[in-house]
Amino acid sequence: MQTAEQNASLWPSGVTRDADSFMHRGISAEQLAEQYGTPLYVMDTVDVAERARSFVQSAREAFANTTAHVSFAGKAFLSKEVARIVSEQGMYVDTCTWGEMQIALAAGVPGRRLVLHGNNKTDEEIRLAVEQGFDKIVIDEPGEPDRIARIARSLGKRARVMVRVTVGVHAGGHEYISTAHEDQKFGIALLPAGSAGSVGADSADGVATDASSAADASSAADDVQSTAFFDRVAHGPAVQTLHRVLELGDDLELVGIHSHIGSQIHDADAFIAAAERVMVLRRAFYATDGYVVPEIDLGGGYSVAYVPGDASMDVKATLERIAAAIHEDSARAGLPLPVVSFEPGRWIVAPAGYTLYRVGTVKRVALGEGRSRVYVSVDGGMSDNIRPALYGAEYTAEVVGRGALGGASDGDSDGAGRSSGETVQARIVGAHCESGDIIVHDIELPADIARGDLLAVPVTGAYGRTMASNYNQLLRPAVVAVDDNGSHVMMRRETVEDLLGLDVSE
Ligand SMILES: Cc1ncc(COP(=O)(O)O)c(C=O)c1O
Ligand SMILES: N[C@@H](CCCC[NH3+])C(=O)O
Repeated sequence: MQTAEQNASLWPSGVTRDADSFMHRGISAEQLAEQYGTPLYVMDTVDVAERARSFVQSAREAFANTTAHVSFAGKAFLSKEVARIVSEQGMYVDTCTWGEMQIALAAGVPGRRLVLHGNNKTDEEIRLAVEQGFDKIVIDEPGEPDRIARIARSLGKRARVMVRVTVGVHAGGHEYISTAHEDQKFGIALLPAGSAGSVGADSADGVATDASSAADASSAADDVQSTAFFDRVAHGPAVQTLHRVLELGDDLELVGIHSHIGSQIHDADAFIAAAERVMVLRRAFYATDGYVVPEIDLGGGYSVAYVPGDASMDVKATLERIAAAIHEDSARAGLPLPVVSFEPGRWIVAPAGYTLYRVGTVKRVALGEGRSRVYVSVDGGMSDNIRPALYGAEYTAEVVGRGALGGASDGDSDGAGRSSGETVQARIVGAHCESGDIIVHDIELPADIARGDLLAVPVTGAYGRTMASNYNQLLRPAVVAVDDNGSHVMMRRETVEDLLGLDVSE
């Protein structure tokens, strides 16, 4: 069942647009570009706070009979300012590397509100998490309980841990962001090797998916309630790892079971299927070890709309459905409700951000049979947004400023007759030495698009800056925050001095 908001807005709540203007809380796109330069990530921090508050509130309402925690997945976007904003709305922060831990700590988020993930954690990362009293360290492989216990013992502390389980629900916008099937690097299998029980759930958001239909998820969910499934779970690797954590109880406190099935998931059934499987594991572990796992964490993955007509996950409705499944299972088993936690990243920040680019070369390429395509080159590209190249992700763009730099284009357009209403079939490409450096594959743009025009690409608040690179030695763009007090630099633009500063050869 789809639980989605249709035609979600692609722009932050503070943006108002009409044919002639693009205003962001009283500042025009052209003003932002002139003041801070391009390419530029713009983040509406009021919107970030509103989205964080709304997710936390939905979780608290859906789980009114128990406790709900929501962690912000810092991999989506992390700066000290955003860490503080989401913390103020009651969120914890989920980190998975030394760098993410350092930023969250530097923001002043206390360890008791931090989570550490990672399929290949270093001893230093584990040590820092234990020293700082992280709320959870999420175990990702069967050898990790012993490693974490050893480090905790050496520090004279007890580490709070969760065990991450691959529940066999295959969901997510792309193979690379789907994480709960067995044949990938994350987590510990729910079921013994060779055991049937994987289901597919679709996301279909314009990025390719190899998953099967949502109907599979619900039919398999029935099977999940069978004694045979329960027995297989009771003999699976996940139960064994939970058991090992209990054996190391002097050094480890078993806080919970974790499941993250993937990212950019449109189909709420996938979350329900995953929650049901986690609850079977909780029951199976109680049956074998008599321990009531206090918390379950269902990860992130809530979808957003990237292009017009896309749906975005209706978080409130989905959390209510998950809550119903968890209540039902707990009641059936006669176990107390667990604390329930979530780790959204994209849903909190993606629609709050957009990228401004200045148009450079405009070139018409003949495709044969009288057809042509206009290649519109901008001053950024795959180094500030790798998602189209990596996942085939779709974006859209709008012209939000005209010709600040002046000058004629390199193509047919000479800057005359602007905004005539005519459009051309265009492709927005970056400045990299790479033909796959495409930001928007197919888009209609004004026929008079020209050098110096300003383009805005919406929904780049997540996995843009955090996945940015220096390919071709492009300088990573600044992130500018816009709120009701105006705008300010949240993360400065990289400089040539930064590049040369890293190159320490004589
Ligand atoms: C463990 C974990 N939690 C949370 C997230 C956040 O996912 P999303 O940004 O799709 O909400 C991810 C990324 O997929 C993840 O790997
Ligand atoms: N980076 C991915 C998703 C996050 C994967 C994290 N486990 C994206 O841009 O969609």
